[in-house]
Amino acid sequence: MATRLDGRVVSKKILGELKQTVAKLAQQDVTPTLAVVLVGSDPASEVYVRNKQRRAEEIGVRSLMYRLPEDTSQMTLLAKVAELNQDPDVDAILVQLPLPAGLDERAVIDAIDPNKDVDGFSPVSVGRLWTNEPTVVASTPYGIMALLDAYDIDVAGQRVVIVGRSNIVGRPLAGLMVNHDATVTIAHSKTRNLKQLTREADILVVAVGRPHFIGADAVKPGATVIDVGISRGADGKLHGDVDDDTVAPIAGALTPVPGGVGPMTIASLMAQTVALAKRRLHG
Ligand SMILES: Nc1nc(=O)c2c([nH]1)NC[C@@H]1CN(c3ccc(C(=O)N[C@@H](CCC(=O)O)C(=O)O)cc3)C=[N+]21
Repeated sequence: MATRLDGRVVSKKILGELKQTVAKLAQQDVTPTLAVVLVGSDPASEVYVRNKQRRAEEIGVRSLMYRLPEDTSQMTLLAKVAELNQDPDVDAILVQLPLPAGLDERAVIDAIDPNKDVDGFSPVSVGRLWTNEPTVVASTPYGIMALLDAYDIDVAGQRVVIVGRSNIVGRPLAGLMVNHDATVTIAHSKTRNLKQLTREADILVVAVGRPHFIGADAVKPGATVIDVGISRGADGKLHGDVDDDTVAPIAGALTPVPGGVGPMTIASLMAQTVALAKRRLHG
C-alpha cells in the first residue's frame, strides 16, 4: 500500500513556523499583506479562496479579498491591479485563474508588478526559474517540491513525468524539477502512447483536471504519484485525477485529494507572501 503523502500534516508544520516569523515581523511593524482578486466564480478558485483566507488569519497574514463580477471589463480589472501595484501596504498580488472568457489573462499577468507577483507568473519570474536563479515560483509546484522533501523523496536522477503543461502547474514544476536534477518529461493532450510514458515514471505528477484519468495500468509499481487535480463530483465531493482505489495498492507513495497538494499550495502561498513582506525591511 502506498505511503500517504499527507499535505495537511506537512502544511501545518510549515504554517506553524511561518506564524512565528510573522509574529517577529509584527514587532517591526510589518504585517505581510496578500491581495487576492477573483473575477466571477470558478469552482477550484472558490475552494482555494476559502482555504487561504482561513490559513492567512491563523498565522497573522492580512488577506484582502476583491470579488469582481463575472462581466468585469479588462479595463476595470487592469485598474484594480494598478491600484494594488501602487499600494505600499500590499506585498503580494494574486489574480485567480482562469479568468472568465473575454478577459486577456496574459495582459493582466503582465500588468502585475513582478516584485509583487506572488504566483511567479510574470515573465521575469519565469525567466529566473528557467535560469535557476532565486525567484518566486507558482505555489502549487513549490508546494509539491516541499511535500516530496518532507518525505525525503529525492528527485535527483529520477524520471519525472508531468501530465499537463499549464503555466500554473506543469511548466513551472518542470523547471523546479530540472533545477533539482530530475530527468523531466512533460506530457499533454497531444502526447502519443501516454500510458507507456507514464509507466516509465519514478515520479508521476498529474494535473489535467479529469477525475480518474490515471488508473493502475498507467503507473509503475512503487512509483510516487502526485495528484494535482481537483474537481467537484456530482456527489459534491472533491476528486483528483488519479483513481485512488486502484493506484494506492501499487504506488510507492501517493497524495490524497483532498489533503495532499491543496494544503501545500496554500502553505507555499503564505511562505512566499511572508518572503515578499520581508523585503520591506531589507529593500
Ligand atoms: N492565480 C492562481 N493561482 C493558483 O494557485 C490557483 C488559481 N489561480 N486558481 C485556482 C487553482 C486551484 N488552487 C487550489 C489551491 C488549494 C486548494 C485546496 O485548499 N484544496 C484542499 C481542499 C480542502 C477542502 O476544502 O475540502 C485540499 O486539496 O485538501 C484547492 C485549489 C489554486 N489555484
